[in-house]
Formats: sequence, C-alpha cells, structure tokens
Amino acid sequence: MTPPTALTIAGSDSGGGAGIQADLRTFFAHGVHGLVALTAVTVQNSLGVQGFTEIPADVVTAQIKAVASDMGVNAAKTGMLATAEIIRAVAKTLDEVEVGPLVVDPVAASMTGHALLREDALEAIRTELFPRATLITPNLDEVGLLTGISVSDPASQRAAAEALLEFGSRWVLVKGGHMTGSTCVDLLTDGREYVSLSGPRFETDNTHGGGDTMASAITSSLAKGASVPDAVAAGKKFIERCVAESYPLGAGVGPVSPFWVLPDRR
Ligand SMILES: Nc1ncnc2c1ncn2[C@@H]1O[C@H](COP(=O)(O)OP(=O)(O)O)[C@@H](O)[C@H]1O
Ligand SMILES: Cc1ncc(COP(=O)(O)OP(=O)(O)O)c(N)n1
Repeated sequence: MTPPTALTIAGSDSGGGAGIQADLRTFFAHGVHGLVALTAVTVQNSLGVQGFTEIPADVVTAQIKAVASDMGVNAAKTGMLATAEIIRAVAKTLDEVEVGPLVVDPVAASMTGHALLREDALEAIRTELFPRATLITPNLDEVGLLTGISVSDPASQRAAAEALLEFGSRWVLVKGGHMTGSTCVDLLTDGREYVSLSGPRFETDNTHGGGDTMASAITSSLAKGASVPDAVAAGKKFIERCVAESYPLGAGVGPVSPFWVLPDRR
C-alpha cells in the first residue's frame, strides 16, 4: 500500500542528527514516505556548525514543484531556510502547489549558537511563511528573536504564544525544552484552545535534532490526517522517547534517537 507522503524543505546536517536527516528518519519511523527540497548544505558535527552553502532559490522551487506535481504531498514542514531569497521563493511556491498542512519550524541557529539563517531572513520567515503556516514550532531562543519576549514561566509562555499568533499562523507551539525544572512543558494554542503538554525532563546533554524531530513527527501525523492537537500530543510522546534514548556520538552533543520504534535492536 502506498504510504502518506510528507515534504521537508530544509538543510542537510553532515552529522546526521538534525536537518533533513532527522526529518527523514522521523518520517520513516512513522511509516511516512519522506520527500525533500534541500535548501542548504551545512558542514556540521557534534561540536557545531563550521559553515554552510545555500542551494539556489530556483532549485529549491524546482524540487518542491517536482515532487508536488508528481507524487502528491500530504503535509509539509520547513526547517533551515538559510536566506530571505529562499524563504520568498518557498512562500511563492507554496501558493502554487498543494502541500496539505504546513508546519514551520523557524530554525535560526543550532543549539551550539551557530547561525543557520542569513541576517535579513528572520523577518522574511515572520512575514512570508507564518501567515501560510498551519502550525509554527519555535523554541525559546527563537521566541525571543521573533517577539522580544523572554519566556521563563507559564505566564510569559502564554504571552509569547499570543504575540506569535499575531503573525498569522493558525496554531502556535511554544516549546519549553530550554526552561528549567523537572518537567518540559510545551504550550499549544490557536487563541481559543490552550493545551499545555507536560512531560518528564530527561537528564541528558544529547538533544541534537530535537526540534526537527518533533516538528517532523507532528508533520507525519498531519500527513496521516490527524488534527493539530492530536498530532502535537503524539509528537510530544514521540520526542520524549527519542530524548530518553538519545546517545553520545562525537565529542560534543549527540542526537536524539528514533531507533526505539524498531522491533529488534541489538
Ligand atoms: N531533556 C529533555 N527531556 C524531555 N523532553 C525534552 C528535553 N529537552 C527538550 N525536550 C522536548 O523536546 C522538544 C523540543 O524542545 P526544545 O529543546 O525546546 O526545542 P529545540 O530542539 O528546537 O531547541 C519539546 O517537546 C521539549 O519539551
Ligand atoms: C541543517 C540543520 N537544520 C536544523 C538544525 C537545528 O536543529 P534542531 O532540531 O533545533 O537541533 P539543534 O541544533 O537544537 O540540535 C541544525 N543544527 N542543522
């Protein structure tokens, strides 16, 4: 039987833990066929990002059109988009093809603090992509860059979510992985419904690719027809297991792991 399809519009991580590599292994873990529009090639390992080269915007557009016109896209997500020119090209293309629900993960920097966006690009994400998004999934650093709000507790998390909704997405998920405490609390809202998703915080430094993995898990469920609240609840359960089973690799930060879905691991 042909599985649902999901498209990732994102960059490559040579270390295999984030970017399109995280998205494809997450799609696979959900039984979803992954499609790719590559935006940039990063030189990256567990210690950080050494640099990146972007793909020409017309080639990004051509990749999206090629798969959407032939294979069909049940849901899509964006990750690292690198430049304002690529963001504008993606936004225009998404108006011309059918991709189903759109998850925008506004990736601005790696967890090691290296920029993954050229300087003028954050404003383009806000104005060009957020209004087209079914759901946006910023982490707390991205929330700060986008709204100027420093989230430290449930009240400021809610204020940030409401400020982000003003940019035009249907739903906002403010991820709370970077807060402190024994639980990790993410807040999902469309301005009417407020869903607080709380789970245990696992003691590990190996959380590379966590944001990509969560956004692509949500995209997988949307591709299968789930509602946004159901897809996010399933994504939260999925990422928790991936963080719990993350592993050290290299001298720096290791990746979260979707391998727990495999039936027979040695
Ligand atoms: N140590 C942890 N234990 C359990 N869940 C975590 C942990 N760190 C992050 N998460 C969860 O992983 C997801 C990604 O979180 P976050 O770290 O905020 O985003 P990003 O990876 O984009 O920086 C969120 O659902 C968050 O609650
Ligand atoms: C190519 C590429 N895309 C995205 C990221 C950031 O991914 P994220 O899931 O936020 O993981 P961390 O960087 O926080 O580990 C990336 N590093 N590379």
